[in-house]
Amino acid sequence: MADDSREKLLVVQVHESEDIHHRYNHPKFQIRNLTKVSDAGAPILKGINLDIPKGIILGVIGPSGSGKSTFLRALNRLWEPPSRTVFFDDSDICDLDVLSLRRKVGMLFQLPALFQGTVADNVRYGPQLRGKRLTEEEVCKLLITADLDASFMNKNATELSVGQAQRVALARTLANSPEVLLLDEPTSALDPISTENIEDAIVKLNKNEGMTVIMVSHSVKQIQRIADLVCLLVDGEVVEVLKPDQLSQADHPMAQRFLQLSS
Ligand SMILES: Nc1ncnc2c1ncn2[C@@H]1O[C@H](COP(=O)(O)OP(=O)(O)OP(=O)(O)O)[C@@H](O)[C@H]1O
Repeated sequence: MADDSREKLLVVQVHESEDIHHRYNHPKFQIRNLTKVSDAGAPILKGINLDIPKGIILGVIGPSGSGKSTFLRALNRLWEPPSRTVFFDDSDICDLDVLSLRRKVGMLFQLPALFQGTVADNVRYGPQLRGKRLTEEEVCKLLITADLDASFMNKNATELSVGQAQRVALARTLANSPEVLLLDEPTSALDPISTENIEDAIVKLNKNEGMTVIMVSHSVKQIQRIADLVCLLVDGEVVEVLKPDQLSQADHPMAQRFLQLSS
């Protein structure tokens, strides 16, 4: 199949995926021919085309170095994509105010970076930048949503375990009331219980608040546990978009190899 036809097919596949179509019919993100070349001239992203329906959990998997983080970072302009390649609610993200885009499209990284002060100070940070001070009750509510006990509020943020800190980082991101959550391997540094806590929080946010979640993960099993759709990135290209229970049917040769090695 010609590359062009394959890319078009992937977009159509998302639209035609029946459940997804019924539940979530408008794309939150439309990505059109998104390309990145390194300073040395090496292709990093090779013309990605993808629609991400509103309200889904999209898992992004693929071998190391395939461009997953680069792709994710383009969605809130941590890497500035070329204009007319990434559309958020039908607007070219390059035309949006970057700070308000990042409030709507929040991001959580592999390792949480909390600053000195209490947990509450960290959670209040985003709204405070806009002159709004969250009440104790609002901070408590965010901690509970991030699967943390409200008693954490006055703890020193630098004295938490990595798993607890990651949940505080999640609460801090949620304080901006994002519409989309970008997660770049958010549990890869966590033990199984902390991983489960974060997964539970993500699933609840998606189910209860309709939050769109785009999560890069190295764990195929994790994606199968929580994602509605899986996008498989190989060598800078989206080679498959599938439901998690169809992953074994991926027919791209690299996809098969990756799945065998990671199962
Ligand atoms: N700013 C940059 N300049 C040059 N090369 C880069 C830059 N950013 C990323 N790359 C390269 O682009 C490729 C994709 O990197 P990226 O981090 O997006 O992949 P990944 O799939 O997230 O990898 P991993 O799973 O190991 O985190 C890699 O070969 C990386 O070395």
